[in-house]
Amino acid sequence: MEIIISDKMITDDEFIKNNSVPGPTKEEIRCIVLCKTNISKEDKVLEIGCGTGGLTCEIAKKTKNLISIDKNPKAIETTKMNLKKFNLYNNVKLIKNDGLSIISNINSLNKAIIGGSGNDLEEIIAQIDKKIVKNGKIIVTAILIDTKVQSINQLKKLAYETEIIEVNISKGKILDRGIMMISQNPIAIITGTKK
Ligand SMILES: C[S@@+](CC[C@H](N)C(=O)[O-])C[C@H]1O[C@@H](n2cnc3c(N)ncnc32)[C@H](O)[C@@H]1O
Repeated sequence: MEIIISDKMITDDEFIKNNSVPGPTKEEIRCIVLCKTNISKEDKVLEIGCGTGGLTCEIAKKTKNLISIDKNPKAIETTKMNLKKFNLYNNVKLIKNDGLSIISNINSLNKAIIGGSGNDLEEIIAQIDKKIVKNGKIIVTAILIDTKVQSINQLKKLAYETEIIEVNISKGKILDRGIMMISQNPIAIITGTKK
């Protein structure tokens, strides 16, 4: 059966998951990341830390020039399965490696999304900066306070125009006697635009 690529967000439940890989970035957060990243079909995009492929699949609907990396082989396997499920596999170059070791092989980039970086965040941002074109963007999704602070400081140091938002989503669970709002983990989205 042919799957038609549409602008409709993929729901969290639709992704194939693996217990050894963090789950997909939640639907509403993916939506905001896409909005902030503003990807066009000509954009060359790098994603570091593809995990389950939640963001990878959404970005792959917008551009065929996407390189997605993860150091966890299970993450690459899971992302590959999801890309195939949604008929997007041909739009992505998937690489199993540490983010930092890949950046020097890339020519130029319009957008980079960092969803995982371990202890290398500052260096990853510094290396990506060498490849990003003027008005290009570096987006970091962060749960740890430390990641938020490090991203902002590094982007400021590199003279990027920088924005941080924090999103707290609660989803309603419909019960027989009413609706219970269940909160998800807050997540920050840091956007740096190269001047
Ligand atoms: C929270 S998950 C990302 C989820 C993803 N955005 C999604 O929607 O499925 C973070 C991922 O970053 C990867 N990661 C962490 N540090 C990394 C690094 N230095 N290089 C490559 N991948 C890394 C982890 O293995 C993990 O799979």
